[in-house]
Amino acid sequence: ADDARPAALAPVVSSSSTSSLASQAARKRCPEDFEFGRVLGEGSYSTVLYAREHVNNREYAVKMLDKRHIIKEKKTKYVAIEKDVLNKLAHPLIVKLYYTFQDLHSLYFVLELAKDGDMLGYIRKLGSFQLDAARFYIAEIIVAVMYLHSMGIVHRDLKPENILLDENMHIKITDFGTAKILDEPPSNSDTDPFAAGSTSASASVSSSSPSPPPPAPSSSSPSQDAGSSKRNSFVGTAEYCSPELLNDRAASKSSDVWAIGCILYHLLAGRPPFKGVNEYQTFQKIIKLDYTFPDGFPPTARDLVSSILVLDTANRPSLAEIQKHPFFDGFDWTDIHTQQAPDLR
Ligand SMILES: Nc1ncnc2c1ncn2[C@@H]1O[C@H](COP(=O)(O)OP(=O)(O)OP(=O)(O)O)[C@@H](O)[C@H]1O
Ligand SMILES: O=C(O)C[C@H](Cc1nc2cc(Cl)cc(Cl)c2[nH]1)c1ccc(Cl)cc1
Repeated sequence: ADDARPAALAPVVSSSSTSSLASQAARKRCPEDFEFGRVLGEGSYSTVLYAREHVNNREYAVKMLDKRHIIKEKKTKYVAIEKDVLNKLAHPLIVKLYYTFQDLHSLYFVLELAKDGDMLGYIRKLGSFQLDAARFYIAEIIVAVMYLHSMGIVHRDLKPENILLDENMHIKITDFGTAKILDEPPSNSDTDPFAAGSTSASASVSSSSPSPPPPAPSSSSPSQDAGSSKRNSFVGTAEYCSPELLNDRAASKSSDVWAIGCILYHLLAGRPPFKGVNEYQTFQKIIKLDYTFPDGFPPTARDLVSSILVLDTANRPSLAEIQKHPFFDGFDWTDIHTQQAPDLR
């Protein structure tokens, strides 16, 4: 063994145990296990690099975080949440986490690689999506988010930038650092078509004049539990943030439903429904439900978006109810991730 310990104390590891696949899979990785390539993107606290694992030539997206920066910005809780949440999830439409490890200066998330960029990139390139492409991608997002909710997770920051695309043009939802693990046991009430409206009625838009816009994600811990009026420090990206998150900040499944309504509007209109000249103006538009449909917006899509973008979460449809909306008439929901994705190019 090459470590400093005298041979007598060196760990006795039989050759069979180190070579078995099982121990290979479980073995803690380190940066030397990978050959790093180009920068795929940068986050506020991260750099994402293309990487290939030496032993099996597998490709990954490795998200690197600077330890000092994470500590200084008090983001350690978000890193822990991202790791905990991703480790619970296994779904073809959600980015997989393979390994986590660290070295002297950095933390590393070794993630499933999504080769075709993100949905915002395609909206910008195309201006807007054709109706059947919008329907397909909203359907994939609904299937992925129904899975998330069934695992007791609320994403809280669904937006086109967080919808990545793989080489077959299927989605991979990412960015779980601001997700919420709901306290109640994971329910499948949303998938049960006969369940009462599954969105929690807990959060309501307070009638009092709205408080100034909440700060961007800051240090303190994520929100306590769904429906609590306790103020938490997290708010998603302005444009897709639900009114309840802006008012009493109770994160619940219906906040993700709101974001899906905003994404559907964005795919068809080519811009988000609520967009002010600055973040505060955007928040004002959201809590006043101040949005209009452009001419030519498809009628069934308009009806669906209008039914989702309502201030009272209790009146928002569940994802299961959305699946039955006429907008999806004739849509085949089975194994959507194996179907041929629409060609956006
Ligand atoms: N699994 C992945 N496959 C391919 N590209 C990725 C993957 N994950 C992230 N990226 C790219 O890296 C960029 C940075 O992602 P990252 O999650 O680190 O930060 P972010 O969440 O986008 O930014 P912020 O931290 O400010 O919210 C993304 O915009 C995306 O383009
Ligand atoms: O190896 C593991 O899986 C556990 C560690 C735990 C951990 N070590 C840390 C050190 C620092 Cl400085 C900050 C955070 Cl958030 C830290 N989290 C870890 C390492 C990397 C990542 Cl991305 C997450 C957690």
